[in-house]
Amino acid sequence: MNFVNEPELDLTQEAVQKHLQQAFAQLDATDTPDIPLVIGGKRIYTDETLASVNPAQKSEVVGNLSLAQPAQIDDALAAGRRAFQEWKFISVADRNQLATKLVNLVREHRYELIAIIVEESGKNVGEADGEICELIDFIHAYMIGMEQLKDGLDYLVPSPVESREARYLPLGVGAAIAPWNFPLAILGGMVMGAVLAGNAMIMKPSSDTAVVGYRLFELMEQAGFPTGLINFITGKNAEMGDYLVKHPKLRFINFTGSKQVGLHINQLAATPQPGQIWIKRVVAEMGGKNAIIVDDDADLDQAAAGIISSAFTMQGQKCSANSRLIVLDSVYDQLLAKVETRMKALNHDPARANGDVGPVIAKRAFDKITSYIDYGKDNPEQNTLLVGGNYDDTQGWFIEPTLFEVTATSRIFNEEIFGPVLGVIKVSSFEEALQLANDTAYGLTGSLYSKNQAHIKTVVDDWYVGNLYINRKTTGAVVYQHPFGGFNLSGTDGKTGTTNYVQQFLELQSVTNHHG
Ligand SMILES: NC(=O)c1ccc[n+]([C@@H]2O[C@H](COP(=O)([O-])OP(=O)(O)OC[C@H]3O[C@@H](n4cnc5c(N)ncnc54)[C@H](O)[C@@H]3O)[C@@H](O)[C@H]2O)c1
Ligand SMILES: N[C@@H](CCC=O)C(=O)O
Repeated sequence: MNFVNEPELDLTQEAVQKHLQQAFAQLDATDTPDIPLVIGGKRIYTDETLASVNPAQKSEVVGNLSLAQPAQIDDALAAGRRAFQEWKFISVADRNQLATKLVNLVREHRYELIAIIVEESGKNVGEADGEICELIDFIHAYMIGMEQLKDGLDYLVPSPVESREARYLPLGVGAAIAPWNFPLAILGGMVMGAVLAGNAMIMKPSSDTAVVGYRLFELMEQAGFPTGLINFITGKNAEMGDYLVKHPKLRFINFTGSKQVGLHINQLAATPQPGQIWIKRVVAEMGGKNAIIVDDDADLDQAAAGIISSAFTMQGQKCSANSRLIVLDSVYDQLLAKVETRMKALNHDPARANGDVGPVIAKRAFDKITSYIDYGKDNPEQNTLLVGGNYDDTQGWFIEPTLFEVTATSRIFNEEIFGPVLGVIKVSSFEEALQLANDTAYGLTGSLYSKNQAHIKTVVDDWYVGNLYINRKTTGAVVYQHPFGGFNLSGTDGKTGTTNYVQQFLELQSVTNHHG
């Protein structure tokens, strides 16, 4: 199979706009759905529910989610185990055939999925469409990955007296615990990477975006993945999440989310529970505190455009977002003038009109992000407000794109805020810039704007991040172009969209048959 990136929609086309309008109108006309748990193919609606709301219009409920209890986690793992006993023997070709059906269903339901993503996550139409492409690309990449891995190792030394084989086996039943910010692509990629490798999965979306997660689950069912192979679960983190993570029958966890939750899960998973006969494998892709360095010979217009896109697209709610800007003093004023002009030009159209500035995901995020803005305003010795700083949660959770000039000790410069707040710092040498960029426990993305070949070589050699970019924004990795994943406390570097990614959900068995 050859890999080709899924093309994005041309949003300027009248026909595309019409399809989008129809999809939004249809969504508006639909009753608020009750979202069940799906365990072994059985739909379970719980009495107690949790509302998923539209962050741009917080009074609007997008769906009511069911809340799993421990007994239902037990059942989901048992259903997964049963399905796994058969699925592990299904050929890669047959698994990939179902994946192809899923890809076609995602294409068929593209506009509907975009509308739900926009409504539930607050991202704009272009970003939502990007998720459709990324999900399809992930699925194709993992299909290819399994084609490459299915015959095992091909470099064992042959022997006249033994036949030797080293082959990949799936692990068992895993859980995909996904973040809200790529509710289709990341959730779907996390589930499909493991399922195509031959595992069964508990599919746990974020409660903020479980309606689109459920729609994707329905498409997986429709594609024909066997009953019980993928079980759909929503619930409260503390009650249900910890129980799931600690469960002795859970073989592995595929987590994407914050550092705090990822480390908590890693810690819980590390202790074997009574009846557990394996070391739980944890794949954890976590947060970032990503820097852009602007050198003294950089193309400043190119840099300003890249900074705005990296820091403020999706309200800065990408793990890859630029939140630390490090600028050489000789171009500092000039660059800042360009950044400020572009920030002020960002339009606040409602999300449906594909505007630049939308809401942040939830009250929890609004409170956290605005607490950093307040901290910045209240601590002038470390922070000077340059642009923005206003916020309003009357209708939805809206925060103005905000720029602070900061010192290296400012919390704005050091902690993941995960919102539209950028800290900028002036430095007097390139060496100081790189030293500051590396001075973090994270290691996800980084970007240098420069024409200086020696400086470019230095960052390639010495900037310790999973995704290093030169003269390009820090966000928007594309499958098969920019394998994505972080170093240090940004994660276990399970580069998404690669064969390496799939391999994390496999173990290698050596089989030797001595016939001499
Ligand atoms: N590195 C990456 O590829 C990547 C991609 C997207 C997002 N992120 C990071 O994710 C974060 C934003 O997403 P978020 O707010 O959804 O993250 P989060 O950590 O709050 O939640 C992630 C998932 O973990 C679940 N969870 C929370 N507590 C749990 C527990 N005790 N047990 C089991 N599950 C639990 C949540 O319900 C959710 O499904 C940011 O830090 C961002 O940088 C990283
Ligand atoms: N892979 C995405 C980020 C995913 C996390 O939020 C990017 O490259 O911007």
